Amino acid sequence: MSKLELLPAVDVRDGQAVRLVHGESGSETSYGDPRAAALAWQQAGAQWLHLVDLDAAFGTGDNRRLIGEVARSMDIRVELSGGIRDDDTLAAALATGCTRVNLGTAALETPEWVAKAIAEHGDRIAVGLDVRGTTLRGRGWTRDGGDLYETLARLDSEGCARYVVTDIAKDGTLQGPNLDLLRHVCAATDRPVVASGGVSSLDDLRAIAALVPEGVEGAIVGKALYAEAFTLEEALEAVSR
Ligand SMILES: O=C(O)c1ccccc1N[C@@H]1O[C@H](COP(=O)(O)O)[C@@H](O)[C@H]1O
Repeated sequence: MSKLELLPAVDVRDGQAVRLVHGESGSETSYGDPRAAALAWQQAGAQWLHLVDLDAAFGTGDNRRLIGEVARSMDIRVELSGGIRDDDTLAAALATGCTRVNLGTAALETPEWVAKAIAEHGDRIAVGLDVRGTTLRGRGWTRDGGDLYETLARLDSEGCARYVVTDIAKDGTLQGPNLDLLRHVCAATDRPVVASGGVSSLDDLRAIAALVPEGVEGAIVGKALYAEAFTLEEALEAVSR
């Protein structure tokens, strides 16, 4: 059985590494220089970095130069998210050398463009399914964007390689992941799923790791690491068997 991949998160707003609660603009806690945060996770043994341009996701500007600098400086795999919605932003994101990009809003608002991106770039494209209940949310999680399972079926049929599933109600809350949601999404698709939102403890990570046979491939960890609920070394050890 393969082990769970861990993706420590660096979300960037106004040049700073931040964590939000429920993804709400204005709920930021700042954790300083994103370059230092990313390097710290790499030095602690991360194999992946989940790097998000929150300003681009919210439409309040962007941190593209800084995000590109961080992505290029990493020796580990990078998953890039936030504001990747057209040919130019996709080309710029892929040019950073990141392993893959997550498309969120675009999958809800411009499905033809996303199908073309999937056809052209294969598994360098993942789709972020950010949900409240079973309703997808886009544009910084401020707008409804359709039904989770209908969208999943459409993306599956277009060849989408993987999904990053975030329960917005859990994100940034340290209340534990939505394991039922992950199980239901895994049952609805044969593509790998990366879990996001709510991780608060090593037991949460072990519970997500128990879903690897059902199709969960990885888990994004944000607030718990920044709040020092556990160290990344402890998390990697907890999911290593
Ligand atoms: O990660 C967050 O906390 C977050 C909060 C609010 C909006 C987006 C967030 N993150 C990720 O951004 C992309 C979506 O960006 P876009 O819709 O494609 O512009 C997605 O991966 C979200 O999980």
